[in-house]
Amino acid sequence: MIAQEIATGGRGSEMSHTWHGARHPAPTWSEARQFAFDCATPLLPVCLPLASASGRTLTRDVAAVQNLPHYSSSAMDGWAVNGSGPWILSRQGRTLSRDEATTIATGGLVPRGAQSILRKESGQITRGPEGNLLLALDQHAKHGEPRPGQHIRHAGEEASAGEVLIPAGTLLNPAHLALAAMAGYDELQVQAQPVVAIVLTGSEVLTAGVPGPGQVRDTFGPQLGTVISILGGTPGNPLRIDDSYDEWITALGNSEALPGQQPDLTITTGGTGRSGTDHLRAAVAALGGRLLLDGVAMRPGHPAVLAELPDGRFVVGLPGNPLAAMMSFTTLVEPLLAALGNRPLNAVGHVTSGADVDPDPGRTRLIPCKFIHGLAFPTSRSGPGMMRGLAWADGVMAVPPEGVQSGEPVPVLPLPWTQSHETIVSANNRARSAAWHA
Ligand SMILES: Nc1nc2c(c(=O)[nH]1)N[C@H]1C(S)=C(S)[C@@H](COP(=O)(O)OP(=O)(O)OC[C@H]3O[C@@H](n4cnc5c(N)ncnc54)[C@H](O)[C@@H]3O)O[C@H]1N2
Ligand code: MOO
Repeated sequence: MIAQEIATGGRGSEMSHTWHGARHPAPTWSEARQFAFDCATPLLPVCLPLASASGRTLTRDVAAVQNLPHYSSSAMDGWAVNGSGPWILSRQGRTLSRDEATTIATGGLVPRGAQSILRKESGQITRGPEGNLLLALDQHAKHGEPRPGQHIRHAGEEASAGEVLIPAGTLLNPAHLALAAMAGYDELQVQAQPVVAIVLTGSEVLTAGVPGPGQVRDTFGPQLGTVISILGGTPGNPLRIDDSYDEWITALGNSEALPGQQPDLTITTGGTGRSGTDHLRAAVAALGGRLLLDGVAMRPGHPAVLAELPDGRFVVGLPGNPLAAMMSFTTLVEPLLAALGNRPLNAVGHVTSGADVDPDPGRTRLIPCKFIHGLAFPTSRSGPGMMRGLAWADGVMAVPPEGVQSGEPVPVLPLPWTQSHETIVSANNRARSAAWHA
């Protein structure tokens, strides 16, 4: 399955442009999202065996190659009969003449000449005067049984040859796969999923136990892979490195995210700053790559980086601070995964703010928020290095530089793992109608 994805997948070879907006060098938050989305072209479709295709988007119609069902069959255990009985039992496989019957099981091929199926419980076998076997209606037979065509599943009654059973663009569920199997398909052409390598940096980062002073527990390993999967990507196993330049070069240059699978995107965490231990930009340059975007006018997450390596692979450098990293992920990784996976950019909704948020000239504030009675409230404990606010949030408020007053609409993005899309839309409608009635 994996080999097939590699064999037929890939992405276009166009080079991405670097950020040269009016506000060079730092784009606004919404410019950065759009830029990350526009950088990437969709990956080419891949063929997958049916068992691996659930949850994927079909890219080529599945049409019936023959009638469905392709032969007329019995819907009951009993006898295929010609005429209204009694019948002489004949051998299976022969054409039935008038007043002949032959035994048949559910799903069995209806013989030529058969007009209907008599259920087992509606017939009775007797021996005729010449010792031959006769079938007659039983006393339990229903009135009028067997009616012409009764209990026959006719060829083509589910679909005719050539009919589209599953159109391209369908998000495949398990029943779609069963339908494709029924129609004789072994594999389906689906949109490829971006493969994402994860490089976690920091000598002070622990993966188990309670951290001591100067140490931190890794907050990215437990969440990034899952979030990438929710957003339609295939996460690689996280690679953990210290803050050494050589390890950065080796890790970023690694062209395998999973055995035999090249990444379309590598996400790094930490090392976006300007200290002697921050090597992201230098490593990208040493590998012949280019920075497409270096910093975003937002908070937290302003040092986030988007780059491209010579093999066409994207690199997103997330800042080390836990919340800053996830807000940068929302800003740059989510749009990139959408573009590579041939999905639209997640729309920003508007929800009425339940609180005043002060201005912060020149940058958008990304604040995890909760929805209460259709209003968005910033969560507390949402500092750049914190996780409590995000853990209980329904979405993220993108507060513009001029701030927002309670009662005003504020842009809000759903979180990948919350089902808040509808809340945002309906709250959005409420906000709009409130505005109209103001
Ligand atoms: N002089 C300046 N210092 C800093 C600036 C600045 O503009 N000037 N910006 C600050 C901001 S804002 C951010 S964000 C960070 C960016 O830091 P880095 O991307 O270089 O990341 P590190 O320095 O490696 O780590 C920062 C912080 O995050 C913790 N960390 C790292 N990895 C993990 C992990 N896997 N799990 C949990 N926590 C992690 C690390 O221990 C640090 O505390 O720079 C500011 N400084
Ligand atoms: O902006 Mo940093 O990105 O606050 O933590």
